Amino acid sequence: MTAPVPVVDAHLVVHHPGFTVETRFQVASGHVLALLGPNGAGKSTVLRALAGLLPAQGHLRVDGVDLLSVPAERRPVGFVFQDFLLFPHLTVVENVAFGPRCQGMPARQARRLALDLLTDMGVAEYARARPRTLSGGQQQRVALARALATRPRLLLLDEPMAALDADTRMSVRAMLRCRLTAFSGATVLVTHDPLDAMVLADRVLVLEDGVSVQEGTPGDVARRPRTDYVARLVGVNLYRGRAAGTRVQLAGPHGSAVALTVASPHDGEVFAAFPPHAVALYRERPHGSPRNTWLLTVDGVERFGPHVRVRLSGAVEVNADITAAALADLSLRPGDRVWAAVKATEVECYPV
Ligand SMILES: Nc1ncnc2c1ncn2[C@@H]1O[C@H](COP(=O)(O)OP(=O)(O)OP(=O)(O)O)[C@@H](O)[C@H]1O
Repeated sequence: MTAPVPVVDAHLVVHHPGFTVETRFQVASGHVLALLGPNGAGKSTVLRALAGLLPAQGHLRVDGVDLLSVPAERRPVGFVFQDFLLFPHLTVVENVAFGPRCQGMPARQARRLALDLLTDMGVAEYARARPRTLSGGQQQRVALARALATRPRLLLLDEPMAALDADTRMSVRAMLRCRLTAFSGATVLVTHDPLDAMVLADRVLVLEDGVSVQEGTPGDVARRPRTDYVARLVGVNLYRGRAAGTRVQLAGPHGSAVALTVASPHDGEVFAAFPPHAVALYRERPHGSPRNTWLLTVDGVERFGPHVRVRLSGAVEVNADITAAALADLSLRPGDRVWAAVKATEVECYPV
């Protein structure tokens, strides 16, 4: 199978006073790239450079044509902003028809196109309403219809779910997934929310401090984080160490060394990661299949969804997710000593 032809091939360098953002990526036809990263990492800077709202160096090829010197209004780019930015004085259908009209489409045809798109998004019944009379989820659909109306090849979504409440977010996320799959151009999505990235994106690019620190499929990024930020975001215990066969020597706190057994042999500098639900806790030292056991101290216990997250420290720092029933059986309190065990087969090990 040949790789899909990229719609977008970008190498962008943007200088702010005292801060530079540099990133390279490709996005294939029909694919979504999520830009994930902490506050101030440079995500919006990349999005604004793609839209032509900020000058950038490097290249931005869309369907093979470099757009970096093309002004924003002539780029085949659609933008959905965080707070939608619909024109308040225009009706919903006029909002959507606005872009095609600016491109020279006759009024009747632009209106027809706008109504078709609003029908696609399931909001045609609000065509004659003003945007402010619509709910956040409905405005989001109108904003997406407006962005698609100019037939962009590159669609930019800036935190498209940030202004929505949790319930609306879920239905809009499902709608977006469906619409983006049908879109033949490329989509770049900025988000803080790993769930958005996991559900909506084909690939994830993590930006920290203006540089790309990791790129991969959502599954790969979630299973094999490469920085503490990504590990925290996806809720995984992450360590770095030196492997020799199935033994990985971790650098523990205060210069101590801790060994971790993994299932498949490696050599050299590696990351080792395992999810909190892979950690079992015992009052007595456990025995059995190849596993890693550490006697650790309970630092804290907090509710985490349907589970309880136990924060442990000692030779290693570990988060463990256990059931409320298991917590009651163990009767754990901060300061208690407890055995933590992780099977070797539960540890993902991968080169640095
Ligand atoms: N116009 C500007 N002039 C100077 N510095 C800027 C400008 N815009 C952004 N920056 C700086 O560039 C860095 C990246 O900002 P950017 O808004 O791209 O980050 P972000 O990842 O989108 O953050 P957030 O998630 O908080 O929106 C920040 O340190 C910011 O202060």
